[in-house]
Amino acid sequence: MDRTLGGRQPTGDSRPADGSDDTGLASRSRELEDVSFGAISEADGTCRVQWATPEGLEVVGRGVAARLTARGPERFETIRERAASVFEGLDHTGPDAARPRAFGGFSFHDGHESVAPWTGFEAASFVVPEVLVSRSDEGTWLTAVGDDATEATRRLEEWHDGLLELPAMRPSGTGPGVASTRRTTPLESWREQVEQALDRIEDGELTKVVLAQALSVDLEGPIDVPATVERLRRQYPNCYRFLVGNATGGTFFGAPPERLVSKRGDRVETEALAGSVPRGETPEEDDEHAERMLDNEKFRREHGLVVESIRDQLAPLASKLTVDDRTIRRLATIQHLQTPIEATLEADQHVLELVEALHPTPAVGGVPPETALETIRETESFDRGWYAAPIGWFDADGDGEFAVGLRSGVATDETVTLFAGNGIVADSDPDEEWEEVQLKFRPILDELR
Ligand SMILES: C=C(O[C@@H]1C=C(C(=O)O)C=C[C@H]1O)C(=O)O
Repeated sequence: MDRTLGGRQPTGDSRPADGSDDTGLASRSRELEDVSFGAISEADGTCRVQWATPEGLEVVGRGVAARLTARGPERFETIRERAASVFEGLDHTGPDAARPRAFGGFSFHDGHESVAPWTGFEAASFVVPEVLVSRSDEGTWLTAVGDDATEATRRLEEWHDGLLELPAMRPSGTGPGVASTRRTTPLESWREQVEQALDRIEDGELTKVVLAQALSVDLEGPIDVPATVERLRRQYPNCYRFLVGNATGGTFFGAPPERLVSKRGDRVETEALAGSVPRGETPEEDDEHAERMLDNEKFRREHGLVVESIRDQLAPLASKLTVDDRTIRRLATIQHLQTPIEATLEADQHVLELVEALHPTPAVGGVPPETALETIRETESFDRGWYAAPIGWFDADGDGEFAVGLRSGVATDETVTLFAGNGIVADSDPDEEWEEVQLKFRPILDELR
């Protein structure tokens, strides 16, 4: 099933501003016996990315064959234009599953600055790794990317030999231990923030806003992020898992339950995920919590706003749009309301155009969007960075998949900063919202202990 990926034609002059010529990548693939993704991610070398979906695709990437960065509100479009030039004329020999992809993400806000803990994270940054290992129902494949076929082939053989040296299994170990934690938003401040948001809601300026908190965790030892991500897989098998390392040693990672969008050809899948209650101690208690959410007017409204907004964004682009029934999404530590949404695109679109149209959904921003974003910027005393923003990949054809960067943290050696938030609507109770936010710290926090 060999195929050659044809790159899209760039729209206008899309050469990188630095004048470099990134065109003409070549990639070569070969099938592998199973390997340890953790060991590849751990192995010495530059820049690593890891991506796994609930459906079973897992990819780990090392090195940089091409890097794309951008800033500001135009960052989605800029990345798309630069990608067109990077992927133009791509010569790929290998199965579809092993094709080169660009991995990375965007900042939540347009005006992102790369300051601590987000040092090294640009407002938009993607890499096409030099080496990719992908595991899917098409098998496990090694792909090497280079400036031409000779380089790709040489790199493929080098890495193939190198992989044989790595351990086939790597223990995922235990957490590094938590020495201390610091909150950006103690309970008293949180109550004030939520009350202020409720005032705006009562004034009619705002219908919903998602407010978040950060929790900075000092560890007892250095964190092994690939091992942490591996442990997250066991607790949250039906979530995404990602890890994006930057050049200065920082790593953003997490296990988000929420798909922002996936696009293959003209098929688009997304979802509304909003509304949170705890898991119960018994199956009965679990159901009671879930039913409270299904029956409650506040939860219905809060969730409905997300469905409506996604529908409004996609409808003009779609020849068909299906909003499925609302269901309960049960995770190890929390339950959510979920509505799957599918669309068939009317015309060809790049997945980044869909990302731009959808981000931020009111599951992480609010309604109306501009007032909600302004409220978030004015209220939150920390930098969202890449938290709650699109994280994922796209390929030469403009297909790809993005999760919402939730249940996540940014790690630098012995500190991890975690982020979690919750939707505030009329009738929200600050103390209940506080409890729900604490549940959302748990996926990562539990793995650090
Ligand atoms: C904001 C977060 O989660 C989002 C907000 C939710 C809510 O308000 O109930 C539920 C799921 C996510 O869409 C987070 O995990 O930090």
